[in-house]
Amino acid sequence: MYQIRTYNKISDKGLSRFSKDQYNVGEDVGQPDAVILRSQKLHNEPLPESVLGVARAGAGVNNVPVEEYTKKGIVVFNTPGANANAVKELVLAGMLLGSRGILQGKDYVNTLGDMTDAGEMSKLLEAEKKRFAGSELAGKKLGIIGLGAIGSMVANAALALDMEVLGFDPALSVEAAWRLSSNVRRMESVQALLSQVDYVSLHVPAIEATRNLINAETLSVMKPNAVILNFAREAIVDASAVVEALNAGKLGQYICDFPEPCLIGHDKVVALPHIGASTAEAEENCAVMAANQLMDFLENGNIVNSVNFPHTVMARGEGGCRITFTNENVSGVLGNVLSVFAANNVNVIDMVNKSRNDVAYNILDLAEKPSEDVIAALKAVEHVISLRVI
Ligand SMILES: NC(=O)C1=CN([C@@H]2O[C@H](COP(=O)(O)OP(=O)(O)OC[C@H]3O[C@@H](n4cnc5c(N)ncnc54)[C@H](O)[C@@H]3O)[C@@H](O)[C@H]2O)C=CC1
Ligand SMILES: O=C(O)C(=O)COP(=O)(O)O
Repeated sequence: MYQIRTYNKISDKGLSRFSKDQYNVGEDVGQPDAVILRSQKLHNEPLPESVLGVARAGAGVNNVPVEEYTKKGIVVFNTPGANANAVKELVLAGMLLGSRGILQGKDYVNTLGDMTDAGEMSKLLEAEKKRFAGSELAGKKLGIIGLGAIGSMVANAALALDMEVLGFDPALSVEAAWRLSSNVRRMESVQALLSQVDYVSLHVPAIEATRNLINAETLSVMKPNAVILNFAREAIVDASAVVEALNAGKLGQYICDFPEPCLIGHDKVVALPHIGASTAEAEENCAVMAANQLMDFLENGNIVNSVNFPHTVMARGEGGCRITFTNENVSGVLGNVLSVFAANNVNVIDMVNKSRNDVAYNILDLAEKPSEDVIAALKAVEHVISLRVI
């Protein structure tokens, strides 16, 4: 029986992928082989030694200590693109909230609870509505920082709304580039983009390079009525610098999915409780993808959509036994492992060896299951971090 520990609200559609006769799944699972989670922060959470893999049902992995896990040989997965449409739709809603007096108009209407005469109400509303006039998105300039799964969807949707779209992403993948309309104007720097746009939407991961990407200095080049949309992460924006710019009339609005104390109640801020991916569809997509990836990893050793391990897949062949192992990415380890097999007359039928940064991962199909002594000898090979017999 494989043991899977869950954190957060993981869609049943995903969890039901784990068959009951092979998997024990739940929040209280004691010695988990794997963990499936959403935004639960694992940095200060002691992880049992038994864990082989951690699947983030979602995109951002800043809640997982990836580097530390890599050293222990723990594979971290995410679900690229599975919630991108949900975020795109909320960003569009955010832009509309920023362009029209929707929330202000609604709040005003709700103050009229004491009125009883519909005719009077109508007259009053027609007189007051000029306070809630806005402007259209069509023709405005939207800058997008980070053109991956979400950013490229936002870009294409904004073009369909007749906006002009400028993009900045120095590490754009070939796959993302294919998804992106050629009408997106490529910018060479964050500053160049910010200085031109009416709206800017952030879609970068929270990493050291993007910490406080929006700060007092970058804010200073923006148009005074510009709107910043942050549906990426709290750490990417210096919220106190944003509040200062809003108060000084140097920024129009801040619309985000990450409320902080200094933002609460500000009339130029719309802050939502991190609901970008909170749709039934996105929750299902993420959970199903995470569950499928974990099952393939636990049952076959295959690694798809990992953020710290190489993509490694080998079809199951005739072999009687599959071994997977992780080693430090230094020369000679695979040779030493194969020598152990040779010395013990174990026939290797098929194998794949891949590396990524400091780790290498290997899948080997053997004619038959090696003895416990051979397995112990394999585990003792210098630089082997972990080894599994499947
Ligand atoms: N509000 C919410 O509920 C959600 C928030 N997110 C956040 O959005 C982020 C992006 O998600 P996806 O688009 O799915 O990820 P993705 O990995 O497909 O795209 C990220 C893009 O950012 C680019 N990038 C990295 N560093 C950059 C930099 N310094 N400057 C400009 N571009 C840079 C990458 O090249 C990549 O194209 C996630 O990391 C997560 O933090 C994601 C899903 C839901
Ligand atoms: O996928 C992401 O990066 C998200 O931020 C979504 O977070 P959630 O799964 O809704 O807690």
